[in-house]
Amino acid sequence: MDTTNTLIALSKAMPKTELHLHIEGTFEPEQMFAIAQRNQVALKYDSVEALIAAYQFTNLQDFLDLYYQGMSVLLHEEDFYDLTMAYLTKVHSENVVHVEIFFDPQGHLSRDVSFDVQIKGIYRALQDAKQQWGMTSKLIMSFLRHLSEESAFETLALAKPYLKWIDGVGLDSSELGHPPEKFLRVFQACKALGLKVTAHAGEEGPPEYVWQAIEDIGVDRIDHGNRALEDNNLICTIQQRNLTLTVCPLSNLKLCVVDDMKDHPITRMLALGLKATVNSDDPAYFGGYMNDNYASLIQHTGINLAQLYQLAKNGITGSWMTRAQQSVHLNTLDALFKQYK
Ligand SMILES: Nc1ncnc2[nH]cnc12
Ligand SMILES: [Zn+2]
Repeated sequence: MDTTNTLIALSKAMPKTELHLHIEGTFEPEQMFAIAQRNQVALKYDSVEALIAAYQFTNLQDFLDLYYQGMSVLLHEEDFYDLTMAYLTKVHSENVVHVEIFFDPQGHLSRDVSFDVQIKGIYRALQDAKQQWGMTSKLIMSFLRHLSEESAFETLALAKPYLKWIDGVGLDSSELGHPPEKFLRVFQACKALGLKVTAHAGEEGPPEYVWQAIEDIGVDRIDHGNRALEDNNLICTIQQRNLTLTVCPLSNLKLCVVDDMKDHPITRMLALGLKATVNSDDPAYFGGYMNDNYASLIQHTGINLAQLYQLAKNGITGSWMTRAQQSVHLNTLDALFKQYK
């Protein structure tokens, strides 16, 4: 086997975590049509093929427009369960051992789908995955940044009865024009409740937004962070605080954040000692789950064995698992890589 194939085989076999995943972005067209039919909801496209043909994005907003349309067929607890279970089943088959999942409550509340319906379906699937496969998880409630801070506060109020099921909060949707500082007070309130905090920053937005996420919001990690590389002081700050970056290679390619996978900045992030991880973001829309993201990096950026190990290790240590849980997976990872040294 040549090196590329060996590394791809290893990336498939190694225990992986997924730290940046929008559950609504795992909605495969076939399942979307099936649930649409079950719920008697009309979709804008008349076939799976026509829908897939529309997955041509030039930027984040192009994608978000389709993403919100797609999720509009989710109405009942069973729909959220089925969506989540399909994703967990898929990544379990890829040796993903731990997931930290975003959901976008406001994307459903706007259609009168209650917070209870959403979270009960998602949480039950997470529990079933734990019971069936020992897969562990964290649930992250994400605020839509194109909406107001007041709307985020209303969402937080709805989440209060379920705080024992929610591990952290995030910030997603249209980045440009919606800086993290817009949500300063709501994130403070979330922290006071003991929630972890993360935010999408530097996907399309400037380094200034990453600064705000770190300095003003005090995030525990950064989702994407690509554009942080434009600012040397910011790079130093991320290094010094050992902040994890949840990088999403295929997403970056599909949304034109990078022009070519061979130029993906993840190798530079690693060279700078930044704690980069590999994640799939919205795999049903971007052409691949965890293994595809690793395979694409291996094929196009030429990452080597040591870099592959570092990425997998970062995924474990950058997660919100306990140290004890992390060390179980680190031991498995080490044992696997030892065979290749
Ligand atoms: N990549 C992404 N960036 C911002 N918001 C999102 N919501 C779902 N995927 C997203
Ligand atoms: Zn994302």
